Amino acid sequence: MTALAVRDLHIRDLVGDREIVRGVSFELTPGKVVGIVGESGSGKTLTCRAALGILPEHFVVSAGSIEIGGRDIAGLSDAEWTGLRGSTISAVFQDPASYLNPSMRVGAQIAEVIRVKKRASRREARRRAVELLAAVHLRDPALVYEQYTYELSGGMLQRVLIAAAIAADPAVLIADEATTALDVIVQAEILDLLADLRARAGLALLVVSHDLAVIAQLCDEVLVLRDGEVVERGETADVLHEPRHEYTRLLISEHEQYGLDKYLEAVDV
Ligand SMILES: Nc1ncnc2c1ncn2[C@@H]1O[C@H](COP(=O)(O)OP(=O)(O)OP(=O)(O)O)[C@@H](O)[C@H]1O
Repeated sequence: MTALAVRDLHIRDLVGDREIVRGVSFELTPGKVVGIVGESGSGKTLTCRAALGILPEHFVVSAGSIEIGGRDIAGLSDAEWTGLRGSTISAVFQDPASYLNPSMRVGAQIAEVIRVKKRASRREARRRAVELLAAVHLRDPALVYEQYTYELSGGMLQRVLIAAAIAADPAVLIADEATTALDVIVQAEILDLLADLRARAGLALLVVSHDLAVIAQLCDEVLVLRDGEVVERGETADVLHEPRHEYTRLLISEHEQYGLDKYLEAVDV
C-alpha cells in the first residue's frame, strides 16, 4: 500500500504567474524514507506543503496528483483535511518553538492532539503523552510533560514536536529541515530518533534538507531538486557515490568540506 504518492506535481504561483515546481514524483511506502535535497528556493518546502494541503495563499497545484493512503487529495474539504492531518500525514519543521504554545505545558499540548485525534479520555491522553515523551528519548518524561517551552532546549523542543506529530499514529511524517537549527550532536540524535521510528512503527518519512549529510544518513532514495525540477534521483548511495548530474556533483563538492565522507562510508555498509 502506498502511503504517499506524488505524481508529476506542478505548483504554480498565481500572483507571480510562474510555475515553481515542475514535475516532481515520488512514492512512499511504509518504512520507506525518501529525501529531497536542493538549494534554497528550489521548491522543497512547497512540495511538502502541497502534500499537507497547506500551500500558501495564491499557490496552487496546477497539474499532477497527490494521493495519501490511496486517496486523491484534490477536492478534499477542510473537514476532510482536518481528519487527515496529524492522523494520516504529519510534519515537523525547523524552529519547533513557533509551533508550540508558550503559555501551555508541553505535555498538555501533546495530550490535546491525542484527545482530539484519537478521541481519548483526558487521563488516557495524559498517560499516552508521557509514553510518547519517553519514546522520543526525553529523560524524565513526566517532568518534561509539566514544563513550558522556555524551559526546554531547541533539541528537546524538536523532540516534543516530533512526539506531537506522531501522537495520532500517522503513516507519513514529513521532516522539513527539522534538524537544521540544531547543533551537530543533537542533530545526529534526532536523525537516530527518526530512523528508530521508521524501524519500530513502519513510519514512512519524507526528509527535506539542503544538507546532503542528513540525506545520506537517513534516506533510501533521494531526489535532487533544482529550480523546481528533479535533475537526478535514485538510491541514496548510488546518487551520492556516482552522481550523474553536474548539479548533484556541485552539491556534493560543497558538502565535502563539511565532512560528508564519513556519511558516505556509513551508507556504504
Ligand atoms: N509564501 C510564499 N510567498 C511567496 N513566495 C513564496 C512563498 N513560499 C515560497 N515561495 C517561493 O517559491 C519558491 C520555492 O520555495 P520553497 O520554500 O519551496 O523552497 P525551498 O527549496 O524549500 O527553499 P528553502 O531551503 O529556502 O526553504 C521560492 O522562490 C520562494 O521564493
